[in-house]
Amino acid sequence: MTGLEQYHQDALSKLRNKELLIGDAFIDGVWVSKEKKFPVYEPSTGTILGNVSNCELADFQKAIESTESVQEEYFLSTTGAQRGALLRKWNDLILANQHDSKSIIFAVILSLENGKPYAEAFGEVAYAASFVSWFAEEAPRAYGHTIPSATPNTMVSDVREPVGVCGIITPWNFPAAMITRKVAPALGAGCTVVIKPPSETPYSCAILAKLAIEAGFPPKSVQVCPTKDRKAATELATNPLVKKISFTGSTGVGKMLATLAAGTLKKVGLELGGNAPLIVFDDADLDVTIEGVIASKFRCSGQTCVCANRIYVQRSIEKEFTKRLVEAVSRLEYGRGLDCTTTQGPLVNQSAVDKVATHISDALAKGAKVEIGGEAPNGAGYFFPPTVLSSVPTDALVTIDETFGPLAAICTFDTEEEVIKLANDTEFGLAGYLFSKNIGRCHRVAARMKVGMVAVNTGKVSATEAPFGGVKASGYGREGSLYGMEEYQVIKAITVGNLHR
Ligand SMILES: NC(=O)c1ccc[n+]([C@@H]2O[C@H](COP(=O)([O-])OP(=O)(O)OC[C@H]3O[C@@H](n4cnc5c(N)ncnc54)[C@H](O)[C@@H]3O)[C@@H](O)[C@H]2O)c1
Ligand SMILES: O=CCCC(=O)O
Repeated sequence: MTGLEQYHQDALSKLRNKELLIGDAFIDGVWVSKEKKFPVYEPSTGTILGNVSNCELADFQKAIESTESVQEEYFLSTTGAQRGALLRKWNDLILANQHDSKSIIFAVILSLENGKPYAEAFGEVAYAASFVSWFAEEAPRAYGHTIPSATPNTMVSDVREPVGVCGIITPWNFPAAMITRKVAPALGAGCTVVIKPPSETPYSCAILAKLAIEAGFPPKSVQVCPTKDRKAATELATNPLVKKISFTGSTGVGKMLATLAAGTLKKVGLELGGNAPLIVFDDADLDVTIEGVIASKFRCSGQTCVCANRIYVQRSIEKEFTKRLVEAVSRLEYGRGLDCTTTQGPLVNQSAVDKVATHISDALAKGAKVEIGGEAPNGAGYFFPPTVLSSVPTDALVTIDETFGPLAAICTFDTEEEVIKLANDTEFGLAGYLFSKNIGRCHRVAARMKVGMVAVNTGKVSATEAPFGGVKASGYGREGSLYGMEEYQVIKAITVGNLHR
C-alpha cells in the first residue's frame, strides 16, 4: 500500500458510523441508488472518495412532485413552534454527529470531500448547526401585523405563509453550512425543499438530509438530487411547482438561473461571487490587522466568497505591513486536511490551482514581487502554498477577478478618497474590510463601500445573526439573521369587513 492509500484507509477507518457516507439520492422519501454514478474526488490526494448517484431530469421532476404533494399538509399540520422544535432536534443530531469521544464523523467526511483542515471542518459543522438552531428560534416568531383600516367596520391584518416548494443549489466550499443556511429557514417557514448539492462535495448534504428525517421532518419534505447533469438541475429553475430558488455560487450561473426562473416568476435568492477589498490605513493596529488578514484571506485556503481578494495598504506602512504578513503566512502549513499540522488544505481541483498560478504570473508580468510562496508543488493533491505578492498594480487580473485561492495581493494607496474609488471599482459587492483606529474614518469609509457586508477591524464578517448577502453582481437576498426566514415566506393580507353588521 502506498503512503497515500494508507492515509486514505486511515481516514475512512475513522468513520465509526459508515452509514453516514451516503452516495444515494433521497427521492420521494427513500434513498435511491442510481445505476449511473459520478466519482467524488478527495482534493488532498486526487483519489476517488466514492461514487454518487447521478440524478437525471426525471429524478428532479419526481422529487419536485413528491415534495409538493406534502408541502401544504406539512405547513397546515404544524405550528411555528412545532417546526422550531423539529429544527432544534435536527441541530442536536448534527452536533451529536460532529464528534464523539471515540471517533470523529461528520467533520471527517466534510474534510475528506472538501479538503479543508479538520479544525475548519469541525468548525463548519458547528457553523452549519448554528443556522438550524437560529431558525429553530425564528420559526415560532413569524409575526404578522394588525393594520388600522381606513374603512369603517373593517379589520386588516397580514400573515406570513410559506412560499411553497424551494429549489436549493449550493457550492462545494461550505458543503454543510450553505445548505443549512437555506434549508433551515425554508423548513422553519413551512416550505419543503429539493436540494441539488455540489457534485464535488455531496456527502455532507446526504448526512444533513438523513439527520433531518431522523429529527422528525416528513420524509418527503427534504429531497436530495446529486448530479453532474447541470441541465437536469435547471429543472429547479423552470418547473412551475417550484416557487423559490435559492442559489449560492458563481455570478454566471446565478444570472442564468435567475433568467430561467423568470419564466415562472419564482422568488429568487442569489449569493454570488465576490472580490472583497481589504483596506489598511496607516493608523491601523497592525497586530489586529494581520490577524484579520489571515482570517479573511486564508480561511478555507482562500476559497470563500468573502475572502479578501485585494489588499490595499497605505503607502507609509507598506513595508512594515508586508514584513509582518509574510511572518504570519510563514507560520501557516499547507497539507492534507486530516493531517494534524495542516492549517491550509488543498484547493478543490486542478483548475483552481491553475487559476491562482495565472493570477500570480499576470501580476508578476505587471511588476509585482513574490514575498513568499508563489509556485504549486509537484505531487498528488491540489495544493498551492499560501502566497503573498507585493507591489501589485491596480490593473492586475487579481484585482478584477476573484482568485478563490491562497493569494494575498498587496497594492498601495495614498489617500482615503483614492482607496474608496479603488475598492468600489468592481462589478462585485459582497464583503469589504477596513482597518483603522480612527472611528470617524471607520464609519465614513464603511458607509461608502458598495458592498452588502463591511467588517471593521476584524477579518470575520460571517455570523449566523448577521445578514449575509451582497449588492451589484454579488446577488440579492439575505441569509441568516432576522431577515433569513422572510426569503422563504410570502405575505398574505386579510381584510375582514362589515364587522358590526
Ligand atoms: N455569495 C456567497 O454566499 C457564495 C458562497 C460560496 C461561493 N460563492 C461563489 O461561488 C463560486 C464558486 O463556487 P462554484 O465554482 O461551485 O460555483 P458554480 O456556480 O459553478 O456552482 C455552484 C452550484 O451550482 C451548480 N451549477 C453549476 N452550473 C449549473 C447549471 N448550469 N445549472 C444548475 N446548477 C448548476 C453546481 O453544481 C453547484 O452546485 C465563486 O464565485 C464564489 O464566490 C458565493
Ligand atoms: O463562501 C462564502 C460563504 C461562507 C460564509 O458564510 O462565510
